[in-house]
Amino acid sequence: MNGLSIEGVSKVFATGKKEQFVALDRVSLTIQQGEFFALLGPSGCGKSTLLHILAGLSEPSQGCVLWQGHKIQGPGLDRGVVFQTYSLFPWMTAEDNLLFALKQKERKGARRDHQERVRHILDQVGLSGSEKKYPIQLSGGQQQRVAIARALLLEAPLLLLDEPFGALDAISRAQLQELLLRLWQEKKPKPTVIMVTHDLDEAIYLSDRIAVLAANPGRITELIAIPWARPRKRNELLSNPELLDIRARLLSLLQGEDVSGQQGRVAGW
Ligand SMILES: Nc1ncnc2c1ncn2[C@@H]1O[C@H](COP(=O)(O)OP(=O)(O)OP(=O)(O)O)[C@@H](O)[C@H]1O
Repeated sequence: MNGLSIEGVSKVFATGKKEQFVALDRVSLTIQQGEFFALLGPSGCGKSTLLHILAGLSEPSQGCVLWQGHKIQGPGLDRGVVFQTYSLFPWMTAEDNLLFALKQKERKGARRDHQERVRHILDQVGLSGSEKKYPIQLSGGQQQRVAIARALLLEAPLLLLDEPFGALDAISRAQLQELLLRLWQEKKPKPTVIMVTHDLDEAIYLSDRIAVLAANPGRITELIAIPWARPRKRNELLSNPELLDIRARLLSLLQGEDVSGQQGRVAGW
């Protein structure tokens, strides 16, 4: 099968000598190649745990994940990741972090245009002029941009994004959403994107489908398709009655759980 198949994945953490915590409980999901998919849910419902499993950084306690028909058994360059911790090498400048990633990916037949590509993507994420800065000299939002630039630069067929725009102000957030959408749409074949977000409107604007998760134990409670054709227009969507229905539905699913930061939130537009 093309795409991603999550088959009965559970994740149990030992929390004491005898206690265990079920972070994910038999999650099953199929995501098509080229789909833009969002994971939405209250804090602690297992979104990051699931993403770490998809990245191959953590193993399921039960079940398995297939990507393009093969079981995920560890990290791989076919998956681009942006996690909440930006995971940049602190001893390398922004530019060198990206050059290093490119060299890892294109070890054979090293290409001379690496520097040009790195400068171009840094410019696209708004970091032109900061190429020579080390992570410690960059703000959280700027480090996040470097991590996003790295994931986009590697052009992986599967992008795993854990709140990739979380540390950004509203304007930068909208700009980077557009950049991500443009690169996703332009690429043939389109990469599969799985994005964790707390922002309802971001999920609706960007995604083909949204999975809503609940906590204790972490599980999928609903899958919602976003039926609008692309390219989408933010302003039209905001006033679209169908969107408001979907938004209300998402909100009601999230209510009753910890929905801190959700209600009335329109960030990301
Ligand atoms: N290594 C671990 N040991 C024990 N419990 C863990 C571990 N990692 C995560 N958990 C627990 O698993 C649950 C899910 O965590 P996870 O980080 O996946 O949630 P999340 O949905 O991504 O939350 P947030 O939106 O706040 O980032 C939480 O209750 C967390 O405390």
